[in-house]
Amino acid sequence: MAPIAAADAVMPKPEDQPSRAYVTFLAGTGDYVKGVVGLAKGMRKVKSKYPLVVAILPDVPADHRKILVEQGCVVREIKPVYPPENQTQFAMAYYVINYSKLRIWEFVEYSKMIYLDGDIQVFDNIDHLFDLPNGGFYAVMDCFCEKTWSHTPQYRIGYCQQCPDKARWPDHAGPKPPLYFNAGMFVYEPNLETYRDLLGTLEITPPTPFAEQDFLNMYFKDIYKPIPNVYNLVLAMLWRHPDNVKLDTVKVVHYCAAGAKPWRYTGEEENIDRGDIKMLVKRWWDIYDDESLDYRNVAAAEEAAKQEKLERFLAALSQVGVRYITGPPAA
Ligand SMILES: O=c1ccn([C@@H]2O[C@H](COP(=O)(O)OP(=O)(O)O[C@H]3O[C@H](CO)[C@H](O)[C@H](O)[C@H]3O)[C@@H](O)[C@H]2O)c(=O)[nH]1
Ligand SMILES: O[C@H]1[C@H](O)[C@@H](O)[C@H](O)[C@@H](O)[C@H]1O
Ligand SMILES: [Mn+2]
Repeated sequence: MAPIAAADAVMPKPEDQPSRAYVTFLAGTGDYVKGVVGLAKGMRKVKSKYPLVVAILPDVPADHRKILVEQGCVVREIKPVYPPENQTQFAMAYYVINYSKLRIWEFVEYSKMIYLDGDIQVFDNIDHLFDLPNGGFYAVMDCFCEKTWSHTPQYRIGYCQQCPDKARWPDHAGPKPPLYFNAGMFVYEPNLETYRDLLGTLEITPPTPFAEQDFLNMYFKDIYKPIPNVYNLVLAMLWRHPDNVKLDTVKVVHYCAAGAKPWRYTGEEENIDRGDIKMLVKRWWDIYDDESLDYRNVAAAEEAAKQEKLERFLAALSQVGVRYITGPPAA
């Protein structure tokens, strides 16, 4: 067989390449669009190789959609998902819309995706997480110490999985709960069978305070694999479990504590006026305000670099060509 054909045989064809993308979620007419813009720019800063898909609810206004497209995002409208009727008190009333996140299992044109909340920023490239073995659900373990958890036995007992030996799980409280992840960031595989089963299971599952986060924890408990907290630093970890945090190695920050959203930051809420939070909020703004990270500017710079490379190549080619023409003819 000719060598060229052998090479062809080992090269994966483009249609065999696993397709990968990041995905975030956007709902409403409010200011979360700023979070998504910040995230899109952060992904460019760390030179992520994969696109950012934004799953949007129908209520996202046209001007916000335009901003996202101009920032190079792939905008995909999804239908809302509602939980069954119930009297549940959500930890935050707006968490009810987050059930709609379940639609991202339908994005089967991608074989693997990394979900990131709109209030997340990436400070380092995390593309390598796509290489985690298939079949797992990967996410970072949550912390149970904030007041948002006050409805739980964990909170009442003072038990947190971040320091399980500090207040041990008492025998009388029944079996220790399984590891619980924060659903602001996870690595998963879109799949239509899973998607249909998720929606079917939701119909017979009463809503609970952390909405789809509780639901996903229940649904994926057998395949959940914790990953280090550098991939989703829940801000409360800074004051609840400082020993578990190495801030200088953190790759992904989740501005999820009350009052922590950088685009709404006033510094008034408890714990939020800390120096480390101020520094992280400033780092978010530095990215958001950096015009060189706007898609149009990055795309123009890439085009100019490509053009320059082509010109250098043509110049080199013409030099080789000159030598070839002036050399002895080939035998
Ligand atoms: O008006 C809104 C509210 C939320 N969102 C989207 O929904 C995500 C989740 O909301 P928050 O980030 O405000 O929520 P938290 O981080 O406090 O909540 C955590 O618990 C939630 C329980 O529903 C979800 O699981 C969420 O992903 C998880 O990080 C946002 O990032 C954003 O992407 C909007 O687009 N518009
Ligand atoms: O998803 C929630 C949310 O991010 C809260 O702000 C935090 O206190 C919780 O630990 C977490 O489970
Ligand atoms: Mn969040």
